[in-house]
Amino acid sequence: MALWSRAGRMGLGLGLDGSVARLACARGLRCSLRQSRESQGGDGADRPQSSSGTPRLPKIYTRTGDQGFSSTFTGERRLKDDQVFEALGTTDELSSAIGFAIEIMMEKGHTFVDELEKVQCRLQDAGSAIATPLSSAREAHLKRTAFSEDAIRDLECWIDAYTSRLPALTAFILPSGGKSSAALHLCRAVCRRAERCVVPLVQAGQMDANVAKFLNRLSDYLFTLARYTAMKEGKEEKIYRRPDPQP
Ligand SMILES: Nc1ncnc2c1ncn2[C@@H]1O[C@H](COP(=O)(O)OP(=O)(O)OP(=O)(O)O)[C@@H](O)[C@H]1O
Repeated sequence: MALWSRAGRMGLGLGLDGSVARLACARGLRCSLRQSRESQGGDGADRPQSSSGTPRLPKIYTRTGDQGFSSTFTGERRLKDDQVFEALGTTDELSSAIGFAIEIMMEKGHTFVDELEKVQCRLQDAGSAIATPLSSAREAHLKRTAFSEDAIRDLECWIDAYTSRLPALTAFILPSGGKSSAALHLCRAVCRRAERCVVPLVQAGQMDANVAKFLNRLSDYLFTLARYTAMKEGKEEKIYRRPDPQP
């Protein structure tokens, strides 16, 4: 049960009531998630308590990860360089990059940041699935961390809508097109790395293939949105040019 709380502290989408917690949640929220879980009678192995029995203010750290091991949602202790944590960390990085892009885009008043916030929530769900290796998952774990195909369908719908408003692509474009667009290209590149981390887990039968499909579609969405954002802002997208032939 400690694992579940630990996944919560990491900000995975494993809220006590199954609700989504923010991936890049504030430390305070991480604490409150933990406090809330503890108050519901979870494993108290890492629960701080004073000698008088009065609960102390919860802390973000337990020091249990200091030896380089951490926990999956299913209760396994694994080295932190395990593929599961690599994938988990990369989806976290992706959500953080998207959060940064959102902040830049909000300065420009873009309305489609709502979609990006939904994507961040789905990445939280992806993190929950990643933290739940199928080999050690019980039915209850699977029920809680199933990754919905709806998230993939949403992305496809958004991609099609933006594509229909964009001029056809006739050349390779470089990550460019203003700050918002460039930030989205950076997110796209992180997304592709997250996909590379997740694919081996899917191939090994350790996780739901929908997460890999979601990341694959998400990089297309981020690419399309980057182009659309550049167009909306009237910023030029730089195109790839071959080097001039040597004389
Ligand atoms: N370096 C990491 N990269 C990606 N995921 C991690 C990493 N370390 C831990 N996790 C995941 O995030 C969850 C919460 O992280 P947390 O930092 O609390 O773990 P810890 O390092 O094991 O513990 P502590 O920080 O209390 O010593 C863990 O249960 C694990 O699933």
